[in-house]
Amino acid sequence: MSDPAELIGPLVHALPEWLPGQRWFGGKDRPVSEVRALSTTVLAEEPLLVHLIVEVRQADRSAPYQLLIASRDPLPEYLGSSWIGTEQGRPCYEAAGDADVNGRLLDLIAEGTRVGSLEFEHEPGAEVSGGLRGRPITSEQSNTSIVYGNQYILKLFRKLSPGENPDVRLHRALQRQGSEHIAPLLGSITGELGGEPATVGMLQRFITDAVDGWAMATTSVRDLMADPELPPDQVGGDFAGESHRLGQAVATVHNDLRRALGGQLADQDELDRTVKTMHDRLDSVLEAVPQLRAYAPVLRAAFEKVRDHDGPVPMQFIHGDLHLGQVLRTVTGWLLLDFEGEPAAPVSERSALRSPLRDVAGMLRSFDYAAHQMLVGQPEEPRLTERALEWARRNRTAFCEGYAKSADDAIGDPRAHAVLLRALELDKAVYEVAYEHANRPEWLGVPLASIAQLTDEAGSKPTDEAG
Ligand SMILES: Nc1ncnc2c1ncn2[C@@H]1O[C@H](COP(=O)(O)OP(=O)(O)O)[C@@H](O)[C@H]1O
Ligand SMILES: O=P(O)(O)O[C@H]1O[C@H](CO)[C@@H](O[C@H]2O[C@H](CO)[C@@H](O)[C@H](O)[C@H]2O)[C@H](O)[C@H]1O
Repeated sequence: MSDPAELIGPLVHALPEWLPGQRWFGGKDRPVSEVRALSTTVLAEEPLLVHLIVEVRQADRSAPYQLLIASRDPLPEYLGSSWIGTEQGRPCYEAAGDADVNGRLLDLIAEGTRVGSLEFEHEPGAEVSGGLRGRPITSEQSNTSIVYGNQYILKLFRKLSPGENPDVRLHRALQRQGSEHIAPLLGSITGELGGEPATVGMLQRFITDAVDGWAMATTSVRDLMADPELPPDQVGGDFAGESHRLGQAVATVHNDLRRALGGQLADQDELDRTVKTMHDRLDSVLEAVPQLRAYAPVLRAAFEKVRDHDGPVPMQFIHGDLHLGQVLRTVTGWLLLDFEGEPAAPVSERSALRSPLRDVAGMLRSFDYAAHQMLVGQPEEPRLTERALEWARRNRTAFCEGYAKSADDAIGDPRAHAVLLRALELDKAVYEVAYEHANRPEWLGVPLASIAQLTDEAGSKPTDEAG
């Protein structure tokens, strides 16, 4: 067997070059200056499997990341893209995608055991059996999820933060409330960061035969656009009934989170802080995306109005990054996934009490996205554009009606908070401009088109802030 210490030391030096090529690596905007190992835990000896937490330094910031390293000779061809370096004549690679070794993580959770500083646990009463090989899900994500025998899904959080991850925390709370709108939480893996426990993995029941909301919604928009003469409620793929049920599911999750973890009303300081955060985000996005400048004054005016919000604003734990790609339609109803919040937001923000209207705004933005992205790359055709926008309006309304039907009195109908909801939607669209600029530049026009439309609805003419 190779000596793990001799192997990991030199391998860590190869990471500054390797990390930026990984989809889940959140720091692709600047070079990695240094990587150092924070903890090394041997999980298996032959083939060698090592759990590694590293600190990644980049210019003015540093963040801990989690890796699973294995060493095998020869390295099977399908794992070639995971190769990091060859040490002591043996290829070393990121092993989350290796079905021959990743079953070890599930086995350890099933056993409920500690290895070094890693605690593998199953939730009280949860039945977890090991002995399964894992396949990573192929979609492009901020973390790495491994599916075991269509029974379990294990998410390995890549960028780590001290403490309990909000995804685990909120799933636990919802499970205690008997929520029907989450995939059951079955276990977790906890490591250590700076002497504090830190969640590194979360195990859930894998839901088979489910379709994500984005796939369903975009199919429905396509159907409506393909049949321009029929009224929307007569088009085969009409989604409004689903949007209504989805609104009900989101409101029920908010009710449950408030019951489980409490909430409070925002005071004036809190509203002022919210407005400041919106301006700060806009400032930083304006630097990167000059096309946004023309809308800055109208955006700022919409943010400022939040200070004068009339009536109480309830605050509580929320999902934080809700969109159609984060919801699954199962045979029985809608499930919400991934309660981690926006991947780029600091943990302090992701773990704070916030208005549930943020989630509503996120979902409303997503209906808009589904409609607008269908127009990307299409020839300008007013009839098609109107049809896509009609789809968005219809489904946004259905979602709000569903939400209002199931929300308890603390929030009620989201449309009753029009000023705050609009500001939150615009703030989310500004976030999306930054997200698309950094990740999918060909989609930048989608949130920009929404900002143009939302600011136009206010009857204000865009003018360049800079002149
Ligand atoms: N319990 C589950 N059952 C079935 N599929 C799931 C489940 N949890 C997640 N997924 C799938 O995995 C994808 C990634 O999960 P997510 O929690 O959003 O990860 P990330 O934090 O990396 O964005 C989801 O979009 C969904 O398609
Ligand atoms: O799913 P993540 O938590 O990684 O969220 C990030 O990526 C999303 C894209 O995958 C991005 O969502 C944006 O695009 C979606 C369509 O692909 C759309 O449904 C959302 O409304 C839109 O915001 C999300 O913003 C980002 O945080």
